[in-house]
Amino acid sequence: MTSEFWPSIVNTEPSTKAPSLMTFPHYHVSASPQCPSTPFSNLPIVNCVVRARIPTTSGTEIFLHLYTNSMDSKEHLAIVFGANIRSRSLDAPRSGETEMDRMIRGAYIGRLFPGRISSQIDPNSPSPQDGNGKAPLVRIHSECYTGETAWSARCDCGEQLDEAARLMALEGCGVIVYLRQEGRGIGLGEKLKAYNLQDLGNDTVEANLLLRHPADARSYDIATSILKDLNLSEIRLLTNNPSKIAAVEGLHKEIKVVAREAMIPKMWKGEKGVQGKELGDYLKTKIEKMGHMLNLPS
Ligand SMILES: Nc1nc2c(ncn2[C@@H]2O[C@H](COP(=O)(O)OP(=O)(O)OP(=O)(O)O)[C@@H](O)[C@H]2O)c(=O)[nH]1
Repeated sequence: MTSEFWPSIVNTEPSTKAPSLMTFPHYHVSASPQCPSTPFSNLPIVNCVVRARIPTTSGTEIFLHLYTNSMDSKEHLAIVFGANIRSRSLDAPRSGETEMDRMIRGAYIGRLFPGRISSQIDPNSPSPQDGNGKAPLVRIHSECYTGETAWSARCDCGEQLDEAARLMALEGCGVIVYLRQEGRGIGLGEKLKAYNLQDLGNDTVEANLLLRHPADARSYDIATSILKDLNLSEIRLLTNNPSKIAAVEGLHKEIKVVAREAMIPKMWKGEKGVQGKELGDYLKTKIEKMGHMLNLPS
């Protein structure tokens, strides 16, 4: 993720002075049974197993939440901007755990600092920022090794991830749900075969179908459950994909998309961004065959 242009929202230094880990007192917290996060629907149950603060290269701090779930064995993620968005499954007390256990798995309030002994009280923490009154920005992002790590200009996935992060950093609030469904759910190996079929003259949809995969094999149930776990019921969704909006809202409208924010490719806005013939073909197919809510530049 390139992020030189994200604004810096949080930049506070932790205080120091610590008893050593060896002498750390283990306070026990009371345990209560953990509620399934989705009691009225068939959505998967998700569990945030660990959360950690990540200072980023832009200066913005994010909180990375790692989830397990009842549907698959992948480690899906929520990248959280802002201190007000908290995971219910992470914060729920666990049987027999100590205050140290809670801090190690990230279930603390405020900031960690050497010598901190309670997950609950942190008088040195800055108070959480007030929201801006709007529903939080959310991006549901599907993994794209080629676009995010291997500098591919066949798609704009890396650019979209950066742009979502930039907007959320600006607002000081937001969530990128990062789903491990590479290649629209067909996996990296199959996506690479699809690229070869594209070089042989097929578009992205045809290439998937020739490989006997659906045009789009993704599901957003886990994203819906993660957003519920993060206590979000109304969101502004960053997407051009109509199926994504319907899917993330869930069968019982567990999440309400109160606004859609378009993701316009940077080069179409006259900015420096990913470009090339392959990207042009990829976007054209999204618009013409997958109903994406974007207008091709004239
Ligand atoms: N099968 C296949 N997958 C691709 C191709 N290009 C990109 N992808 C995958 O498409 C996914 C990215 O889709 P998203 O960024 O969620 O975009 P979207 O659903 O098209 O809609 P937006 O929210 O509008 O961006 C990632 O999993 C990529 O790996 C391709 O040519 N073939």
